[in-house]
Amino acid sequence: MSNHLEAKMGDIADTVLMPGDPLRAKYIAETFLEDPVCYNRVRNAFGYTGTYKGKRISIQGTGMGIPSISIYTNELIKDYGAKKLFRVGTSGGMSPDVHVRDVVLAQGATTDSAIIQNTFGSGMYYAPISDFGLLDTAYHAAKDLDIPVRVGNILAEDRFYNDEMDRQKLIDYGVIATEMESAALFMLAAKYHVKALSVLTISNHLVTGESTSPEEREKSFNDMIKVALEAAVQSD
Ligand SMILES: O=P(O)(O)O[C@H]1O[C@H](CO)[C@@H](O)[C@H]1O
Ligand SMILES: O=c1cc[nH]c(=O)[nH]1
Repeated sequence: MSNHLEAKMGDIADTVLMPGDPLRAKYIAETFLEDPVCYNRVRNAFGYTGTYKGKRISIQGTGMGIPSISIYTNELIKDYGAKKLFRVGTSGGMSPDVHVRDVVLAQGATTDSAIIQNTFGSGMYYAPISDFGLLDTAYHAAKDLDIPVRVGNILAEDRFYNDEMDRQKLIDYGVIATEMESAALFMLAAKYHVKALSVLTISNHLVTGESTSPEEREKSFNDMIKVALEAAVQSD
């Protein structure tokens, strides 16, 4: 048991997929895993463990935003020994090169969150990045699955509604998409010497206004999960 998870030691696999939406954790477990067992219902942050292609994998809902994912990331690593963490989430397109339904692998996560300054002090602009081994494995797994992916710098922002941010400048400097968690996931993974990657689906586009139908979203969503699961199985 940890502060926010009722799982017993050993209930959670060392590889964890982490969707923001707890109901997506249920969907992934019931759709993709064999013999899924629910190990957490605290705060309805559902967590499941099952197997995929014979590998034991957990799926843990993290809630939205850096404070929430930070709680689950800390407890998964420190209290349950998680070693490989894959965020699987929706993301808003920013660059004209990405479109709705695209799957994005986050190479790094630029952020406006105070976690960087709180951790390193003012004047140090730490760059949270994903694990290269997981990124490389996911990229090639996607190729094998014939699922096109985009790789690049994403934004992990503190506010979903933010009309004060200069998004165009970020786009000009190569940021391709936005979400709200990956910077904390990558920074904590680095702190505890474990591996993390974010595999995202573009659900809407902030600049072009493109959006997806529910059916299209489900299809592209499933692509994202397949890429993450294959990377989980194939990576060291
Ligand atoms: O789909 P999830 O994983 O929740 O991710 C995205 O969706 C939420 C905002 O709607 C934020 O958590 C953002 O990062
Ligand atoms: O625009 C979006 C879409 C998904 N998630 C976000 O954080 N922003």
